[in-house]
Amino acid sequence: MITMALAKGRIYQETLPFLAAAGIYPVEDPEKSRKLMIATNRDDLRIVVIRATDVPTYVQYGAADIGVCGWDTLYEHGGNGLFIPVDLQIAKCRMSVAAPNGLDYDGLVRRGGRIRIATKFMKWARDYFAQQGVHVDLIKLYGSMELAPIAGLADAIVDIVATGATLKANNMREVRQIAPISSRLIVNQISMGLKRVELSPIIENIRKASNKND
Ligand SMILES: Nc1ncnc2c1ncn2[C@@H]1O[C@H](COP(=O)(O)OP(=O)(O)OP(=O)(O)O)[C@@H](O)[C@H]1O
Ligand SMILES: O=P(O)(O)OC[C@H]1O[C@H](OP(=O)(O)OP(=O)(O)O)[C@H](O)[C@@H]1O
Repeated sequence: MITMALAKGRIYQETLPFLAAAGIYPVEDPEKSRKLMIATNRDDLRIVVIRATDVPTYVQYGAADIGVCGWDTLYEHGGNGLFIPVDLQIAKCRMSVAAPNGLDYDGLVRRGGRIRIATKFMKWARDYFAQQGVHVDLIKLYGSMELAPIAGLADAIVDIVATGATLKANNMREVRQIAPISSRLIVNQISMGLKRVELSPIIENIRKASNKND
């Protein structure tokens, strides 16, 4: 049996064409069903539907053999025990530093004082500011990062930006782009050895479908 970990929402819909390319069709729509484990047209392949941030954890520990998750989530997780064979080029966005329109972010950086950053991406923020030599105090949040500067909790945020609409609606702007983000196919390294015969064709068909989109 092969178990695939997928998250509801953005990534799920964009992943379906890649599953179809590998001959995999879920029998139910997880957006409509309350079921957390979904069968597919293949007796030997099932899908577990979990939070986006839990996908790398399920695959790392082998509770799922294969999964799809954003590079933002994957980098934050650390990638232990994971093989990352394909960039699907879906759910594209970027990791950025954003600040209120009224804040002189460049001046703040130049003066070398400590900057208060709110984020749910602690590793991204820690690594980025360390590499830039910028002193920061990080404040961990679990959502609505854009509220933190408005409410006076932080000077700036590290978060995902796609269209920029959320920043604009909250009188903020992108002041630095940290990295482009897209979703990746991830595979448990031990499964890759033990279930190579079953997993290889799935990975190769998904890889071919992603090359066609280039
Ligand atoms: N606005 C966006 N536009 C495009 N892709 C995005 C956007 N926001 C997030 N993503 C990508 O889609 C992935 C899943 O996002 P989604 O909103 O479904 O989950 P999440 O809310 O970040 O995770 P969780 O539900 O575990 O908190 C993210 O990891 C990221 O790679
Ligand atoms: O640039 P935009 O197109 O406006 O997209 C950016 C927004 O998308 C993400 O939030 P999401 O909608 O996933 O909400 P969540 O973080 O609460 O899950 C992110 O945290 C931003 O708030």
